[in-house]
Amino acid sequence: MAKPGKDLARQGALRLLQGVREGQSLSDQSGVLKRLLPADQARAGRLAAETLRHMDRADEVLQVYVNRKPAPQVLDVLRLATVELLELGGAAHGVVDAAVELTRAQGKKGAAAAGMVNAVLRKVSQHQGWADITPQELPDWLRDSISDAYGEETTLAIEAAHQAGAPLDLTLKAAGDVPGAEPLPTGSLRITGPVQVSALPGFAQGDWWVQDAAAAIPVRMLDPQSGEKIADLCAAPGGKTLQLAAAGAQVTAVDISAARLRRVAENLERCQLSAELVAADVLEWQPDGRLDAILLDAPCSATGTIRRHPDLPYLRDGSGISALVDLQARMIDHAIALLPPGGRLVYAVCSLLPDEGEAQIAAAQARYPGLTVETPDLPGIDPDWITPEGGIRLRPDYWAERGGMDGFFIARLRKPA
Ligand SMILES: C[S@@+](CC[C@H](N)C(=O)[O-])C[C@H]1O[C@@H](n2cnc3c(N)ncnc32)[C@H](O)[C@@H]1O
Repeated sequence: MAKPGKDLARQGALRLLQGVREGQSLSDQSGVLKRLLPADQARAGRLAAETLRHMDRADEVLQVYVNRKPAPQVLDVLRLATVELLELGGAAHGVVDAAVELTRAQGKKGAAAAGMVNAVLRKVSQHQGWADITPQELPDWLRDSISDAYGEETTLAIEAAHQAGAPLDLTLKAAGDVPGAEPLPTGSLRITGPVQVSALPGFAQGDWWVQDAAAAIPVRMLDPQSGEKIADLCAAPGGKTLQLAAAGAQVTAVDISAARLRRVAENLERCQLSAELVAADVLEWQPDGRLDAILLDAPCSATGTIRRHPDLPYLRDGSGISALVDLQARMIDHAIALLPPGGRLVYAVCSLLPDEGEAQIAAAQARYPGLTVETPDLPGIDPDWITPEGGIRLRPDYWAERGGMDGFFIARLRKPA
């Protein structure tokens, strides 16, 4: 295993940025960092994520000092170093020297560009006005839809929340606390600042799991009772499965990806909880017996998770959304068919797009007369978050002073008795 060191982390970050340029998500690239020590892996991931969060702002500064557009790998070095210097408070000497070395390491093109990188970054380190550059905009395909749905002012607030990144939220298996964590009004815990998750107290004992505060709300809305038979449809990696199992429900967790289900199994084992795991297409899955309730956390654009996944705007172009909307509607139909009369269904998507949320519920009610939406009465839910349909709309700009939350739409539906 490699020795710890800033440059191993920076090299890792550059490889991640290159991967994103080539169309791979940060989370799909964990193999790229596997030779690094955990602390360097974490730092590489943080550097790459911060660079993506501030990429347009870094480019705005760099275009003042760079005459000719550099090769993509050299531009990555310049962007990373600019974000380190101006956003992360890196010491000029160390950041510039490291960037020059990283440039030189890139073969002939790198060697030729090292002088330019040195000169440009020395100027960047003196740059004034970074704080005045507005947060980077969402790509047009997404910005237009978000602006239509929420207005320009909210869109700017969402962009600011994306730039701010996300703290670490935990869901507890049972009542308790984690030293250094702040309790949130909805029941989750929050830790601000960089942490190594596996080193936190209670990790090995499985006292909690990592789950954004917004992502913990769908199960709270389902209100699982001990002994109830509940299907968790689209379950992996299993944050909601763990919540259902911790409530004492008999859970069947269904996901199309056997690989992702292995993560559910690992999480269940660490937390000493159990659930039946089924690798299947939800649309073809049939339960063995009567279900009491269903949680459907449908595949979606994931546009509510950009705080945590700043690579998403660079990887998508909006072209798959109508297919997702169609799949979500078919999953809702199937879930309703599986429920007994009077059974409840919580539908959730980590999306900011009303077509995947509010509009799905309106359409389901039009298809199933008598299907009701039950408005939640849960601690910490601001009445402003409740939509005219009776669901909950969560946005990254909510709880801004606390560090935000992921964007979600959640609705609890009741099949007529
Ligand atoms: C939003 S994620 C679920 C997150 C999960 N509920 C949790 O809380 O950790 C969506 C999941 O849907 C799964 N999926 C996508 N299409 C599916 C299908 N047709 N049948 C079953 N699972 C599917 C994906 O593999 C992915 O794991």
